[in-house]
Amino acid sequence: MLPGFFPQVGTDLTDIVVPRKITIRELGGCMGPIWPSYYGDCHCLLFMMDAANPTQLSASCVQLLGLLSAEGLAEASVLILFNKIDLPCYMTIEEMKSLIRLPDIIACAKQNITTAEISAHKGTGLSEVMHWLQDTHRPDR
Ligand SMILES: Nc1nc2c(ncn2[C@@H]2O[C@H](COP(=O)(O)OP(=O)(O)OP(=O)(O)O)[C@@H](O)[C@H]2O)c(=O)[nH]1
Repeated sequence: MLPGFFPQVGTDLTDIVVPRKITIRELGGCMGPIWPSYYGDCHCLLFMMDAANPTQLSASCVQLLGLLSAEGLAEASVLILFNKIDLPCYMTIEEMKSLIRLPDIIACAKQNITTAEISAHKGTGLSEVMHWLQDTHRPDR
């Protein structure tokens, strides 16, 4: 969703106005070990999964379960984004959701979890994400 399409190796901060100002911090998957340092400031969590690469599914699922069970994120609202839907894939998103038992994960999680299918490349689903942020982001809770 951020400008430029390079692998994420650092952390980027981006402000958006929807209409309230929201600061989005992007953390790459390889930075998993230091994600907990940022839980304190996190009101909403957007978790990006690669819908074009099912070989990453199990690793992403383990990371997602770690986030959902973290004490510091118990109050966060969560949006799981299946990204790269513009690319062909040998599995459907429904199959991927079923493979990681996403309905059970959502049912058991403390957090309120929503899912969306997007393409950061084409902008598909962007308005849905913006609406979710606008409706969900409550910095004053
Ligand atoms: N076709 C397509 N390519 C995308 C899309 N989003 C990202 N990419 C491309 O995927 C490549 C790697 O991006 P990501 O998969 O986000 O990789 P990354 O940022 O290293 O992943 P993390 O570090 O885990 O966040 C880049 O070349 C992007 O251009 C998309 O929606 N569609």
